[in-house]
Amino acid sequence: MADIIIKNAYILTMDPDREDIENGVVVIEDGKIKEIGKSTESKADKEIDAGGNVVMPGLVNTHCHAGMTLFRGYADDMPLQDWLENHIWPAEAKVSDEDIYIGTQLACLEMIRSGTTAFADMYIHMDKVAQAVDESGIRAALSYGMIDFGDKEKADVELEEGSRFVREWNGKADGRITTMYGPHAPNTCSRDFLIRVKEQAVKDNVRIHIHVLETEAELNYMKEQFGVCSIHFLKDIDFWGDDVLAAHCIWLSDGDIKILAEHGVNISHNVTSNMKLASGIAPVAKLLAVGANVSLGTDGCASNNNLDMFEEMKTAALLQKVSIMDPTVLPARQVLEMATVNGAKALGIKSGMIKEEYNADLIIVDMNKPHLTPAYDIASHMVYAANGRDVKTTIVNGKILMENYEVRCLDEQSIIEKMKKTSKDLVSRINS
Ligand SMILES: C[C@H]1O[C@@H](n2cnc3c(O)ncnc32)[C@H](O)[C@@H]1O
Ligand SMILES: [Zn+2]
Repeated sequence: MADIIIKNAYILTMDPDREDIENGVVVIEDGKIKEIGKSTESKADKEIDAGGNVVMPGLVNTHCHAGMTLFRGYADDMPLQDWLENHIWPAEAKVSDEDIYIGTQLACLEMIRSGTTAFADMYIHMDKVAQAVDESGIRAALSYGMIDFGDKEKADVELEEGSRFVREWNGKADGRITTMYGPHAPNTCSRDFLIRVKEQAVKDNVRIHIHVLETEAELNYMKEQFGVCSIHFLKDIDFWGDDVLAAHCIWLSDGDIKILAEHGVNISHNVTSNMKLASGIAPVAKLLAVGANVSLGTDGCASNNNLDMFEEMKTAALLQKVSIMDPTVLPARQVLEMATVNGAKALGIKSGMIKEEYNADLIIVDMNKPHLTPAYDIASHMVYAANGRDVKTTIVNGKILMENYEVRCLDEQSIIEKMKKTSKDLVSRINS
């Protein structure tokens, strides 16, 4: 007996070896996709009639700071350095475990509602992040954000905390939680620290999540300090590999692009955050053209200001087209691949496709909407016309987290009320 059968579905498989299936079925058992096709002999405890709607892999958000829902709209309209150093970091110094817990609960709720089934996170108070992820039912690759600023003692403390978190949480929540090391960036972490992080990550057999070349200021700083840009700097210490997830990657030369592709580095393109902080335009079309694995991420809610991966897909496509004045780059199918297949590859999880033996991480998108009518090309609609509020049902690891717009795993109203109260308390703490 299977657990769930979804019938009457338009299956957007995202599997390069399998075309979309109209009027198809998906059979789910033990957290995995057991069968897909036109029909099935299987029986299940639960049947979902998709009513002709789209069933597709859940979206994978490859760069987030989930707890930063706390700071949604808190410090807008300023450049990265001012934003981080004068607003975000002083505020983060005042947050408690409980603040991060509620912030992450709200992020999980927002992601489940808008069709994200897995995300990569780098933040602080990570035990509370992991607890919220565990309870919500979503999948995540979590890392503690480490910064040493060249201070040897701080480096020891940060690496110890990063390692403790990696060991304690890897594989928890029925395997939904994996862990990574999270050195913040090449201009906030020392050379020696980055070397130690890489060695430890290899030893622990986990991945690394880092910000790279987000600003021109970072590029200039690295050239002044080390005579090379961040990409060459990290190449020289043997940091690069397919175990690395590099966020932003905006200020790249053609040579840098080659290095990232040759080393199989996973890149997270964070288009909305890059636009809002006016950090720059990442050379995504060039990266894809040389075979780099480029995925999509929202970044935190203080620089986006939401976690809607549908918005991220559309914005990524449009910005790239206009920035190089070529409407043929980043066509809809490729953007969908970035948000699903490439994202899953970046996190090292067997998700991102509707395919036998893959994780049952999938969503149903409600097509019975004015802005999705008529529907000539489903992939086009998912990128250019749909938004997160069109997601009707979200399933992760074979468990239904939202059905017919009703979130089951989290108490939505209580989380919203708690965040309203928390944000007021937090502002008075920050100002005191
Ligand atoms: C983990 C730390 O990273 C900080 N952060 C959040 N967004 C960004 C960004 O776009 N660039 C660099 N650092 C960022 C976050 O506030 C944590 O302190
Ligand atoms: Zn970030």
